[in-house]
Amino acid sequence: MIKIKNYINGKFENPINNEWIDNYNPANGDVYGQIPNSSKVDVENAYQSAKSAFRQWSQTTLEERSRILIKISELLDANLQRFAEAESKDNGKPISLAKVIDIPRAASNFRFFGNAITQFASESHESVGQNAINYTLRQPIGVVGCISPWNLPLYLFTWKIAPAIAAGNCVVAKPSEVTPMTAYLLGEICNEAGLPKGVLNIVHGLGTTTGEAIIEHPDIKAISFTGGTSTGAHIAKVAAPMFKKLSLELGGKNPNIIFADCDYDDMLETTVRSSFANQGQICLCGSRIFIEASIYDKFKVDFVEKVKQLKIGHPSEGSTDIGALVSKPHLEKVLNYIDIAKDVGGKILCGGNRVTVKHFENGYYLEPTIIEIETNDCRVNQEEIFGPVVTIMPFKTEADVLQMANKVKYGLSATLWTNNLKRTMHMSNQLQAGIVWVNTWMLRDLRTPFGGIKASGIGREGGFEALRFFTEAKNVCIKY
Ligand SMILES: NC(=O)C1=CN([C@@H]2O[C@H](COP(=O)(O)OP(=O)(O)OC[C@H]3O[C@@H](n4cnc5c(N)ncnc54)[C@H](O)[C@@H]3O)[C@@H](O)[C@H]2O)C=CC1
Ligand SMILES: O=C(O)/C=C/C=C(\O)C(=O)O
Repeated sequence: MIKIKNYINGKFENPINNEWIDNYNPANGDVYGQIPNSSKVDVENAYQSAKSAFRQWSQTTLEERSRILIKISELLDANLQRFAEAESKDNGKPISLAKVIDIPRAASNFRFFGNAITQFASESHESVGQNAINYTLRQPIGVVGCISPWNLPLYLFTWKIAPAIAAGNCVVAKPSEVTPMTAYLLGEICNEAGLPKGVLNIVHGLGTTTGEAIIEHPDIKAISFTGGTSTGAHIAKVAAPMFKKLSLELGGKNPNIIFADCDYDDMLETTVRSSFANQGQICLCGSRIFIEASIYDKFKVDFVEKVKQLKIGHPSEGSTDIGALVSKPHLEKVLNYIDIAKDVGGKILCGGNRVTVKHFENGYYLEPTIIEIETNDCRVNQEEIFGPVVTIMPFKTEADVLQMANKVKYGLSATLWTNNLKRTMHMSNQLQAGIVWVNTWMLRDLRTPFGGIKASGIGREGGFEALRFFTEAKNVCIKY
């Protein structure tokens, strides 16, 4: 049984209270390891370690920081197979996905911010007629907290850590207790890459114990969080009286809007992915699909046929398209939404049932599920399900679909399928979302601002936005 340890001051440590949490393998339901349920004392130790490292790290040249970040990315690339296997086992996602998306993207996060920090510049303003010049410093904040979820474990963990340390901060980070393994392995890589001890500290544990100790810590001055909207609201409440900087990347209930004039085959193939990639457990998945009435019947038949071809199986098999959901409670939550859909007259067009995979009968497998539904206002179309479940509905006019797309508390992303330029421009302007994809989905350029509006969060990650978040602007005005 693997016993994961905290990574504090460059060393691997047991939790002071010796409390442990079971770690499950979603593919077979077995407990295969244990992780610390770290207490306030462990978080304090991690904080002290980060604080001690800050003076030197914040003064380390940008070239040196960049060199170390890029070394970490190279080591992740070199350990692709090992990390992909660990991610797949911990999360239930197909190994093929972990190998092509999760681990390469984690490596890219370090490479990207290792390069970006050498290009990050601040502004200067000449106060014409007043004989003064202003320049703006971008100084690291100090010790910052990074808290990440279970759906894209190393991908999202490093999406926060890389810009934080590139900008000269030291970090206390907590991965999800549901998927701690690759964060644990990252500690080894950081040591090997020569990251000075204390710059990154990783504490494991429950949100309500370890996470809470991070957000309540008075000297952890900024929190970057990705996870559920209600957790984000709680973090905002705790952090507000301490005036912490906050970046909250929360849930979504994203519309996928399909017009008859789209490139149909491309749309169909991408819609299968935007619905069910990672078992639908990506905050960007298009879970509400609106189809122009004239192609609705054709789409319905073609979409169901394609989705029925997806292979549900053990995550370690190369041919698996749909692996296991991340945990038993999550599987139960998603199944409950399928029942809620049936109760309001939703018609299950395919899927809807738990699947038994031979030899792995206790794994958390669920069929990809398409539900035809008549109203946008029901719970299944308003609440984040975060699993392999999508709804489909026809629409008649641009105005109708815009109204339905926006009538939801979330505002993370939207996907639009059309070849009409005017419509593209108009709808992109009107859609209430932080990210709009047109004729594509999840095409990521790490320089772009990433995040949502409304209940999908505050702040933006990515590119210089992330470096701005992890620094304080200080204006210096000199009169000459
Ligand atoms: N935005 C997104 O992409 C994500 C959305 N979700 C949504 O949230 C729902 C619940 O999933 P959970 O795993 O329970 O998400 P969560 O929001 O509870 O967990 C995310 C992270 O926050 C930590 N956390 C939880 N409570 C905390 C607290 N009081 N203080 C500090 N940190 C805390 C967790 O330990 C984990 O590391 C999902 O069903 C899904 O709908 C979940 C994961 C990612
Ligand atoms: O940065 C990305 O490419 C994707 C981010 C996805 C999430 O934040 C999520 O699914 O929670």
